[in-house]
Amino acid sequence: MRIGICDTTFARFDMGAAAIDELKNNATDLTIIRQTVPGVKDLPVTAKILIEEENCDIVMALGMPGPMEKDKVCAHEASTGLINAQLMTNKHILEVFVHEDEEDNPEDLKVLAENRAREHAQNLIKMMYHPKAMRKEAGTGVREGKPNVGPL
Ligand SMILES: Cc1nc2c(=O)[nH]c(=O)nc-2n(C[C@H](O)[C@H](O)[C@H](O)CO)c1C
Repeated sequence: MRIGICDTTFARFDMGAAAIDELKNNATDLTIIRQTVPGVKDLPVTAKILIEEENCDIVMALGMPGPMEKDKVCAHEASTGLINAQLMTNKHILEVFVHEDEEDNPEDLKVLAENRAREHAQNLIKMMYHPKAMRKEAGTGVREGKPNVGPL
C-alpha cells in the first residue's frame, strides 16, 4: 500500500508526523510518501500529484485553517479543491483540518491536532485494510480528535 501524506508549514502542530507515526504503528506493508507545502490551498494539487505521479492508493491532507475570515475562505477553497482532486482521480483524500479557533487554549489545540491526525490515520487503516471494521461503526457518532457523541 502506498500512502501519501501532504501537510503544511502554516499549521502550528506537526500533524503529518503524528499521522505517519500512527500509520506505522498499525500497519507494516506500507510505503509513505510525504510532501509539505506552505498552506491549505496548496494541498489539492499536491494530493493529486501523490496519486497520479507517486501512485499513492490514498492520501491524507492535513492542514490548520487560521481564525480569520480570509482563512476560512481559504479553507473552503482548499476543501473544494480536495473534493475535485478526489473526483478527478477516483481515490480518497482524507481531509484532516483543525481550525485554529476550535480551541482557545494552545495546549488544547495541540492535543486536538495530534488526536485528530492519529484518529484519521486509524480511519485510513480501517478503510484500506479492514473495511468490515469500518462498516461496524456506521451510524455510531464517531468524532475525530474529540469525544465520540454516540448514536441517537
Ligand atoms: C489567508 C491564508 N490563510 C491560510 C490558512 O488559514 N491556513 C493555511 O494553511 N494557509 C493559509 N493561506 C496560505 C494558502 O493556503 C497558500 O499556501 C498560499 O496562498 C500559497 O499558494 C492563506 C493565504
